[in-house]
Amino acid sequence: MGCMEAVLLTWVGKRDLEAITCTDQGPVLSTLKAFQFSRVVLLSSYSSSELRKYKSWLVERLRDSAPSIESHHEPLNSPIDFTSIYQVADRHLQRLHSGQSNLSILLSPGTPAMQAVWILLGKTKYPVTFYQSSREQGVEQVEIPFNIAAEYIPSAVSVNDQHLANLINDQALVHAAFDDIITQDPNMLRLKKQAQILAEREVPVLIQGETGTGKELFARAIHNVSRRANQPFIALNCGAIPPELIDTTLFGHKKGAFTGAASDRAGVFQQAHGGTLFLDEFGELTTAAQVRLLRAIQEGLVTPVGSQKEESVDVRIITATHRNLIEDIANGGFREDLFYRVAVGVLTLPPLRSREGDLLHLSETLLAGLAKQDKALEDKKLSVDAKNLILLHLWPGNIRELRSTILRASLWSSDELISGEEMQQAFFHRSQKQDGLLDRDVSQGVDIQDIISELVGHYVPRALLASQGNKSDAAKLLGLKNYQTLNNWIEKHRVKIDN
Ligand SMILES: Nc1ncnc2c1ncn2[C@@H]1O[C@H](COP(=O)(O)OP(=O)(O)OP(=O)(O)O)[C@@H](O)[C@H]1O
Repeated sequence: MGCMEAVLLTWVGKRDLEAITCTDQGPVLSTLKAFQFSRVVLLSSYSSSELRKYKSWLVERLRDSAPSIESHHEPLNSPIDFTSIYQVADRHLQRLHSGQSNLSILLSPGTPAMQAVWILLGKTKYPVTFYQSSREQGVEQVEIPFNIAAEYIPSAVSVNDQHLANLINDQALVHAAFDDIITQDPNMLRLKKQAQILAEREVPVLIQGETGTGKELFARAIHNVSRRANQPFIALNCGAIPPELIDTTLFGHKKGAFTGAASDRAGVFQQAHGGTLFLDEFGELTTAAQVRLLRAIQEGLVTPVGSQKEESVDVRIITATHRNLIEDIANGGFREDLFYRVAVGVLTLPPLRSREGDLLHLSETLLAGLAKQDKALEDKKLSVDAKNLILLHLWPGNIRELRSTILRASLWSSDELISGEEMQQAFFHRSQKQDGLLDRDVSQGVDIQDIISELVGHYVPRALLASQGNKSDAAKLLGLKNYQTLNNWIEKHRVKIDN
């Protein structure tokens, strides 16, 4: 049986070299202590002698458990030059990538440009496992909630992009356009960086996430960082257009094209010309609209209703959806070709309830923001009880719901400190019936008997339908002893049966 070789590939960073003379052991040594690899490949743009010194220090530190270590001095035009980093990284990955090895990359050492290139290559041409190491979190394997289609690699690492290289350096990690997106969650921080990389690359971006998770906020920030920042940003909610108005909304119309068309009107494609078109609730488009949209995106040509002439448009498309489009594709509700056209860069925004540390941080920032707008709210603070309630709530409406709840609570609170009771009153009390049986918010109180009755009311009529009304057969289908047991259930849970 062939044994897979575990290979770790990494740049050597400043913190690694400094580890020789200080107590912090640096990302490379920490990773080699935490995980077992049989072979380690070190890349470095520092001088050969520094690299040699580092390698012997590493071997000495690891002693008997040292894997085989090879090091390569790779001079770069600059540590933030995308093209030369890409070439070096690609060459090594190609060489090391084989059926015989399990390839891993340590992301932490090196510049953000180096990390970006690892992600581009490791998510496309060469499937690898990513690791990262930080003083706070230690060493861990990372899942990157981000995908980029391989066909975009050449343009994504195109030469001469000095602007991007300047932007992505240690000082200006994330552009100020992303400052409005308040977060401390490591996943979200990573998404902000990735969004910035995508922004610069001009690739189409699909943003997925529940309602109120900040999809539009991301779309605007991406536009504001892009080369199109001074051109229009046009947002369209695809779910809100009546089907008969799709064409004129997207592509415009000519005067007299139909009753009521009193003058020429530009569609969103023409309005966004030179800039960005943000298509929100993208998954709601009808199949017919999807076909026309695909053509416009593919060819950059649109024909206004009532016109014979095609017009050429230059727009960058950013789409957003709360749906799982891959599932929609599987059941025929969404066109696969259109999906792959727009889902080049994919950002999946996590719901608020799974963002680490964000609930209280955001609550306080939002409260401070309200105070700035309204003097009456100036010194409001959250009591411990109010904070605990915030932490318990599931926030199905995410940041939008949090913001309005905080606003209501602060308006209602009689003194500086917002009490638990005032917080409780500010929550939306939604009918929980719409939520899935397993998704209800226990902190709002649930009736477990009702839930059981709902379940029984769901399956019993179906079983009767399947058994053509024969109660003994239906009981069998439901795993019940006999028709009497079934009758008892029907009575107890007041199951409605159509006769
Ligand atoms: N991380 C954040 N920091 C501060 N404000 C945020 C953040 N995320 C979202 N918001 C605010 O929450 C509200 C909802 O955000 P946004 O409209 O971007 O969400 P969305 O995902 O596009 O929602 P929908 O799917 O319902 O259209 C906005 O007022 C936005 O400014």
